[in-house]
Amino acid sequence: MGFADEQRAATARTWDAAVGHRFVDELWAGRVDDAVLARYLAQDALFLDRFVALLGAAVASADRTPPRLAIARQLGLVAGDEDDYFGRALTRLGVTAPVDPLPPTQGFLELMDDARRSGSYAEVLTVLLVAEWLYLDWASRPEPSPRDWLHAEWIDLHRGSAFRAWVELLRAETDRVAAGADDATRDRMAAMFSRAVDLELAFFDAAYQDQDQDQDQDQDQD
Ligand SMILES: Cc1ncc(CO)c(N)n1
Repeated sequence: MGFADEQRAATARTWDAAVGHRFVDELWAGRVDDAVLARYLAQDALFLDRFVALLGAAVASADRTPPRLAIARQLGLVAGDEDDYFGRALTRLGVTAPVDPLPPTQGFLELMDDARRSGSYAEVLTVLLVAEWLYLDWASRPEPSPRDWLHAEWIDLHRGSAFRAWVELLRAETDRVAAGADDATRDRMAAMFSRAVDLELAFFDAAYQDQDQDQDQDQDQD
């Protein structure tokens, strides 16, 4: 078993909870509440900005030309097609102003900053791998697509043969780099992997935590 599969197995409980999350069920069924999707996508827009920076760090730190070019091509898709989806989705959902990061988003921004600033291809790859592989996993259900483009396109951005090949490249690169790394680097990679999986689950949970509710209740008591 390679490093990636080992880490995936070690985090299976949390990984599977994220992949089987209520948000994913509702998205596939086309029944996710607009307020939930708006909260999720507004947070993910913050995630996306730092994710593009992290992809840039991977382009810069890759030790071989073929993966550097593959990562650069994917960076173009995220900054292109995916950003286009965000523009249309947030407009339709009425999210006009940027939001403050909720705790799981803040955690992700810090994790991505840590990986990027380390300048270590091994650490950068590990965070990219979890983000993309876990999304491929939930987006590859053998179910009919939801009818609304708002739901269907968010699934389609994370499945299909090209996206699968991209995740395969990240996995092969992570395994290759881990195999050649010293113990301390491998330990840091393992810690980042599990931190990222925890954050993915918390990120879905946060979409259901209505931030205004506590405030409303306080006001009701006045
Ligand atoms: C939180 C989160 N994780 C992963 C992805 C896909 O890389 C995403 N768009 N958002």
